Amino acid sequence: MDSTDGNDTNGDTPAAATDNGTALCDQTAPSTSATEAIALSARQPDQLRLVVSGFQKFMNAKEVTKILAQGKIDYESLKRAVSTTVAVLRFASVEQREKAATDLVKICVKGRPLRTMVPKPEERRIFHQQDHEQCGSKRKGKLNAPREPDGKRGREGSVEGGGDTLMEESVKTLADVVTPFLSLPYMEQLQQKERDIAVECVQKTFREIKKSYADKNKQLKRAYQHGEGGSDSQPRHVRAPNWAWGGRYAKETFVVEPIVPSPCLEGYRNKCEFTVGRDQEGRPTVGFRMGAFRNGVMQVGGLEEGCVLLDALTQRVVAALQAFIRRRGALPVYDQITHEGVWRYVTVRTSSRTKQCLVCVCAAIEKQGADWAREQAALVDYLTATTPVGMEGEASTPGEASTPGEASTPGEASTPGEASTPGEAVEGESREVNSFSTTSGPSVSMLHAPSEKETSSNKGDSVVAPHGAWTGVTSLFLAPYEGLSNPSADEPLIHLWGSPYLEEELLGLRFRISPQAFFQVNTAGAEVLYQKVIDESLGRGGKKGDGAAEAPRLILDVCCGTGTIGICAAKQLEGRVQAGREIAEDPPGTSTQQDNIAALKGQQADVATSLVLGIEICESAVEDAVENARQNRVGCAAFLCSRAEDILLSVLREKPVSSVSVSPPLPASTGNNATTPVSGGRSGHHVAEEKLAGLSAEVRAALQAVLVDQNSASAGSKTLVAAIVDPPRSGLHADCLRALRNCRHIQRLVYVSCNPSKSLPRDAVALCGPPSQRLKGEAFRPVKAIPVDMFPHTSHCEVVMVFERGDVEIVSENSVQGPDQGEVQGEQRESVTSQVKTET
Ligand SMILES: C[S@@+](CC[C@H](N)C(=O)[O-])C[C@H]1O[C@@H](n2cnc3c(N)ncnc32)[C@H](O)[C@@H]1O
Repeated sequence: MDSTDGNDTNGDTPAAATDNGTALCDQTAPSTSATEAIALSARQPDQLRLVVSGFQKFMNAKEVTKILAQGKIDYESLKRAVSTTVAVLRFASVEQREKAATDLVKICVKGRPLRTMVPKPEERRIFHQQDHEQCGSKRKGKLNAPREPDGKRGREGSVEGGGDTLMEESVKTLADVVTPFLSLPYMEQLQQKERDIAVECVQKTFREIKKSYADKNKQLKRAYQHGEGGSDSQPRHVRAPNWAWGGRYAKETFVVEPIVPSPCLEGYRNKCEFTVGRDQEGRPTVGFRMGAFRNGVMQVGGLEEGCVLLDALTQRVVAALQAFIRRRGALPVYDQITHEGVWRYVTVRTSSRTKQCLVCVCAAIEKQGADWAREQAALVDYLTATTPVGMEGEASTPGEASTPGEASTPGEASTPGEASTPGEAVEGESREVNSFSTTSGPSVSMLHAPSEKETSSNKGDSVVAPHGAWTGVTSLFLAPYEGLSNPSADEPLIHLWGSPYLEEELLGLRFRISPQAFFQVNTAGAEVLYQKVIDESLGRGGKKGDGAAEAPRLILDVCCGTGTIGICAAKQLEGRVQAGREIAEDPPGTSTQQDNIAALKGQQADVATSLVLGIEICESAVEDAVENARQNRVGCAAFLCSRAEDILLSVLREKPVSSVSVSPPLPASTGNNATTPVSGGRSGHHVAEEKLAGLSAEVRAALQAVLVDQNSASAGSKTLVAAIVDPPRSGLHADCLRALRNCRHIQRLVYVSCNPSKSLPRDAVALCGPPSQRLKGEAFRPVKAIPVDMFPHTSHCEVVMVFERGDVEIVSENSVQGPDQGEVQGEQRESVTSQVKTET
């Protein structure tokens, strides 16, 4: 749904509504005009096509074309599904197709005859079972099951996808696709997740760390055998720390807390991406793809039977949009095979506390000209009218050509106010809408216009678009997109109507969220998650994580999104330290801020506070974060827009930022996320320096106070820096990990992972494994894991893992013993950082 995985993307921002990968490339331009082609495809979507399998996966369209030419196959156009054995041919007539079908099976590729299949209209699949199996569903761990929403687009995560066999896919329902755990009682879901986390995350993390020491020793031994041991009489050896051996040592130093349940089990998703396609009957539909496009599944399942994860507002908007694209004269939906048509995806974001709703429609509009202008105006009128608007017309099925230009605006079709729901205007639609229900609550009733009370409760005190649209929409965006593959998260958006962002409340604070900015998809769950993260990072998490009860001077929020975690942490810290003081009454940016800066410089002992420094790649999220800190009166917060890996080393080095010389501003083209090297010959390092130099003097002074001035006095005892990292599904970049490990002021690191079975164990190795040329800092050790269930009814689970600095010991090879075999002799231990010389 999101993404996250994101992404990940988003991450985080994995486009949920998208299809996971299989691209089709056009080899021959269709001879018909675009409009004719759309009409043709709508009339006879599958009658003129043939799916041909048996090519080799690496063959590109050119090579396939050559084989077809040698076999004298006549066809109109060819699409090649990348990395599969399949190509889809389109023919001018059924006769031409039939002749080709006879001839194609006579062609052999690598000794095997090609196979053909007419795609079934009701399934609209493009692959054979065998081809699908060749694609291979790599369903290894349950935590990696590809089907569920994960909150990170990547990375943010997709509700769709799937990698099961076609046989399995054919019996899937929407609930199977979206909520595979739904049939389990919630307690059992939690137990299952706990078991999965214990094995696939915790045990794996320890195993990988231990293995990294073994690998390092093999490397050292090899180097010694190649004469690189200098005067050493035997190979050097890095001993894995005791805790990494598992058993009682690990038990004593590491704790897995019981899984934290989601406070909300239904309707919890505040963001969802929907595919616009055709359902089993060929009707334009807004919903979820019923399997992976790469597996040939084209069918989109509508929400008529409800979706337990979605709130009523989201379902109402989806129903309204579906009615809109099904109206007579609507522009056609996008076809992923022909790459023709208009409507592609819809993202709906809602805020559970403020009841706002941001909609972003993705459409291929380039070829539509004036037709799109009319359609867009109609869409805005329809979604934002204050009274319910009915839709005239029946669904445009594939057999029914929908002529662009014929579209009458919703207002023309039925005067606003005359029809009370989209369904009432038309019998067919009425059936659709009236059967629209959800197990989570409101069904038909949610299609009413918002009541007086609802409308007024939506009126926030800050700048918000006019509430009161009958659909509940408060912001509307368009993402024009013509590309063949999935749009990336940072495609430009056009603001069509309403507020330019959404607002949500979290832990008593209010946050604005731009359409492209990440926000946790389960708001109530995010509060629980954040509180855990904050408690751990501020050293008040209790058992096995209480080594640093002192408040940090710098809260580093890496991958901070709209600044939520850092701002909440700073606010709570202020509350704790300045107890009784009415911070909210302070005029913004005045005394509190000055006090904070003074405190950070150590000039004012009784007002201790922390500098929040957030780093985030998404520009609009950073703008949100700055505004969120201001609105919530967090006195000392700064946010840098950059890839964390490009800037973290510069941020954490122990050298005054102010000493950096600033060169002229970047050319516009390099943007904020410039990588190394950038145009003009400046390195990524210089870009990072410039960004740092762009911080306010106060913030730079505060950074210096923490990282530079305090060096000699504080080392060791004080927790100067609390590092919180919340990366997309892909995890942290190696340079990020290096900067974190090598910064000695970071005594505690709180890692929030939405991919606990993959990227977390991998990143833990860099944080906790043996030192190297790049990773010179003392190794961390994992002290605690807290699974937090943010995604009920799916297999996904978030994990907070806490790391603290720990000792690594070196002994000579002969004296190595496992922790259960007795203690290693003290005199043979040495500090790794001082002793390991033989590095690669
Ligand atoms: C899982 S989200 C967490 C956001 C935030 N902590 C929150 O809870 O709302 C990951 C964030 O990392 C950002 N991101 C992805 N890659 C990044 C990178 N290389 N450097 C900095 N930020 C990145 C994404 O834009 C996204 O906002």
